[in-house]
Amino acid sequence: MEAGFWVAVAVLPLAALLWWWNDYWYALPFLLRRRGKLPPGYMGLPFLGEMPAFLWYFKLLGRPDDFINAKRRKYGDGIGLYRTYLLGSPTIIACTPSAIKLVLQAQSSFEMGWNTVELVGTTSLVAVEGAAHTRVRGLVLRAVNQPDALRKITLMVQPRVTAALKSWSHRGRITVLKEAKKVTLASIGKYFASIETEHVLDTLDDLVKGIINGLKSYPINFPGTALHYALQCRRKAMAIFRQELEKRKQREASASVPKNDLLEALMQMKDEAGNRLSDNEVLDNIVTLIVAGFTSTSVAIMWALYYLAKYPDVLHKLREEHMLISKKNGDSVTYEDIASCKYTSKVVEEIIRMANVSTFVVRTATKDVEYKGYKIPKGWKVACWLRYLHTNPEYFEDPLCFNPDRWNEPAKPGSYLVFGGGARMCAGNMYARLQVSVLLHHLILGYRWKLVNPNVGMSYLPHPCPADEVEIDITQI
Ligand code: HEM
Repeated sequence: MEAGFWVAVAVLPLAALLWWWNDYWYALPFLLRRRGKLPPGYMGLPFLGEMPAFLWYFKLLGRPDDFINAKRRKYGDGIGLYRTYLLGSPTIIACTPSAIKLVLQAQSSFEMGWNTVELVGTTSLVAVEGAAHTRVRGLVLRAVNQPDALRKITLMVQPRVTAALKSWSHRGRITVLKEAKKVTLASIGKYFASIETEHVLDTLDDLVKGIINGLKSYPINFPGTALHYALQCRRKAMAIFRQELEKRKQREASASVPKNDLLEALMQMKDEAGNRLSDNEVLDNIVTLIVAGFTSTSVAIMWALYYLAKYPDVLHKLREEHMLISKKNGDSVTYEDIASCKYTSKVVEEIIRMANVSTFVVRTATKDVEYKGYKIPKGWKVACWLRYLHTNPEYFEDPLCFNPDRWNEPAKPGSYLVFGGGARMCAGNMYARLQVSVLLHHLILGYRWKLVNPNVGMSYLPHPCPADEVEIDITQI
């Protein structure tokens, strides 16, 4: 008994020290130096911070929204900021439209602050800041996200989409996420660099997976870590596109016909001062666009098949709309056809809202920032919790219900940020919407499908996904 007492006396303070380690280490010095009041919260264990709680809610319980709801219950709604420690850094979580707006729009106070900038490419648009970002972003948007590019993309992706759908129905039973990744990569490979060879696409698939894992990993770089492997993957992906780029230069020298793809477009484009992108800028941005666009679009396609199988009335209305444009054009659709489908655009928006591909986006504070009496300290990360907006009944009525008609009215200001916001809003948002819509057009007119496991559970990491990755039986109509 006495021994037990003394063990408790020794262990309890140690446990308390560990339990609040990050608060003592990061929050206490901030308060002692009278730099201001920190948002409420708990920063967790040394090194791990609140990662165990995050995994508890996202992975074990399968109730991702309770990660934030638990904070709301404990600390109140307050100003929508909570302090924590995630992914190896002291972090402020921002979860109301006004707090998120502050972070995404005040570029001089918040920057990307990548832990390992080589992994996203030092000259890519996601890595550069200020005027350099505006310049590269302008060129990239022209090349992938504006009507001229979208017209070209619509035509280029269709043969890949129709071939993929045919092969799905030949096999009868498929896993949609796996197949959506293949068709998305085939479309990206073709439009980005005229790559059609299957083994090159398979290699790219593996390399992109490696890079994405590295982006989500702890920032520790030595052999055996995810980050180390990811950096190798990035170098290999760059090498594939460098080879293509060199071929283009030789072709340019021999004045033969240029290819009509993104690589060529980025090589030729000039900024306002008349300057072209350097070779490295072209390559960094191509790889970045693939990493940013590949999984996100594939996941959206997967959810499209899932929700349309679950909501036959929506599918019926969609079919009626697409039969009208199909009668006009036969097999192929144009960008203008797709843009004219008003109901489709609501369905696609609702699919992307429900998909919640990006739980949060991250910035780093470049100075101490005051917000409603609280401080966001310089050097801390800020996680803008986008998912919280899209699953919150305050902003979306019955938020977990799939209801394309909610888009008869626009979303409340600042509450719909699936593509982020401010100067770094997704540079491929129209591309993604288009890719999903084109696939839907050919799918709903030519095929019927049903879910093999309609009541399967959900997993939420690395992104929300039915546990069977949407297994379907599909046949041609
Ligand atoms: C449903 C599909 C997609 C979703 C949900 C999505 C989501 C997002 C979000 C939330 C951001 C903001 C990141 C931040 O603020 O840190 C972003 C940025 C970005 N996205 Fe997407 N994205 C999608 C598809 C695509 C596609 C298809 C491409 C390329 C073809 C793309 C390229 C980019 C790029 C380059 C940025 C960085 C922009 C910048 O820093 O200026 N995305 N995306």
